Amino acid sequence: MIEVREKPKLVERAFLVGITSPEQTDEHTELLLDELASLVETLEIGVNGRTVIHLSKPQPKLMVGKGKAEEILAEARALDCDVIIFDQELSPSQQRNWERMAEKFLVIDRQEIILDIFGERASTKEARLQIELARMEYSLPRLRRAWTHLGRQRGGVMQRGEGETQLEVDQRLVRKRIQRMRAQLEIVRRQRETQRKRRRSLPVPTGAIVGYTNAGKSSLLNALTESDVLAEDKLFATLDPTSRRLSLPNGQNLVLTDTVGFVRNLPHRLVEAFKATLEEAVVSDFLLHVVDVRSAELEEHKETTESVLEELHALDKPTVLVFNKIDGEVDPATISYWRSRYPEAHFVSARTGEGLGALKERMVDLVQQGIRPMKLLIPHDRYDLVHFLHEIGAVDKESYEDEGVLIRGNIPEKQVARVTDFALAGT
Ligand SMILES: Nc1nc2c(ncn2[C@@H]2O[C@H](COP(=O)(O)OP(=O)(O)OP(=O)(O)O)[C@@H](O)[C@H]2O)c(=O)[nH]1
Ligand SMILES: [Mg+2]
Repeated sequence: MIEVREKPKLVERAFLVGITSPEQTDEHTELLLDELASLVETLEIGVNGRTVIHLSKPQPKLMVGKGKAEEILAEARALDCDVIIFDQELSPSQQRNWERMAEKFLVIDRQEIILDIFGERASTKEARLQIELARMEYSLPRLRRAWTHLGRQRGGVMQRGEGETQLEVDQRLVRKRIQRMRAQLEIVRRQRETQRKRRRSLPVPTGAIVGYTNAGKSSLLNALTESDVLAEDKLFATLDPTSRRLSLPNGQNLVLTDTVGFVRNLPHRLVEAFKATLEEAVVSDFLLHVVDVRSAELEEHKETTESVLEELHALDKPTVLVFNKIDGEVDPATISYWRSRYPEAHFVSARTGEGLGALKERMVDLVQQGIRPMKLLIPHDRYDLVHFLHEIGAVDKESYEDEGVLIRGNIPEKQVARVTDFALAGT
């Protein structure tokens, strides 16, 4: 086991540092800092102060010049902070230099915040393993300490001990542990693969709701299916996929899955963890890509989401762009701007239900793509198939004959193979 030399230290008050390079505007950096602040607050760490530094070139030692670094430190001290968080990624040596200089302060970056949130939210075994592995790999070159759990209230991760604290770690032990976790992960992955194969034969068509964090994915799932998946004004409220059944207006059933939100500058090692939790999106028949119409950075959020989807090879699916949160004080000009830019998109409010009817109709079309009209005679000893056809909403008409059940209906292309033996000529 890894030796823990210091008690875990919790942090409560943060000082944020954003860096503006010559090709960026201050406004943009401020927006990034707003997002960092939301991420930090998600961990229930308060933000006491923030600053934007203009930098023509990152400095190797401390990212910023020595004089600037001292100013930052003085300001953070004056504001009674106990952690300094850079929006930019700090190299392990920059981080060490900072912590040497700042003594009592913890100095970290956005990556560490995101890893921490993920660690807290993951609930499946695989997601937990993935994230722990990502943390270990992150800590390894950072020698001085392994994981510091940041959140103040949720002791869960910390109490499990095993070095998830601020400490000096024996690198060799960490490496061993990483190896062990990789092996464990491989086992879990194989199990999931088996489960997925089983699920693939699931008769019901599936759709996945994807999008930037806080766009309203869980709210949309709730509104569409009248369920109560956790929706919160927090980033990454959802980390593991949740599925709900939805009946479409034409009577057909569908399984809709909510997924983890995306965020920009996602640490690359977390894209791996995403792959596990996003499997549902990858195997679904279509995607609903949700964006928050009120976001000042809608286009950027959309691109971030698309680039992660691309990495997951899930970009080529039928996708409906859904602008959410059109209720309330949103400027009509904004909406008409997006309408003309994305004429195919849907405009909805998960809160008021506006636009959801049309969205469901669109899903009917999506599901109907590749649906074939058929006439079948199912023998009486195959009521399982009759049941199945009802289940997927494929039955238009049925009658009981001596030889079996006569069914007229529309069968999704990918299910046709299951019933072709019973197809009657002339259909
Ligand atoms: N006004 C308004 N607010 C909404 C609407 N839909 C969602 N929200 C709010 O937006 C916030 C985020 O909603 P969620 O459904 O948790 O968003 P999410 O995309 O699932 O977020 P993550 O799981 O964190 O990625 C919550 O505070 C919701 O109440 C809407 O149609 N209108
Ligand atoms: Mg959610």
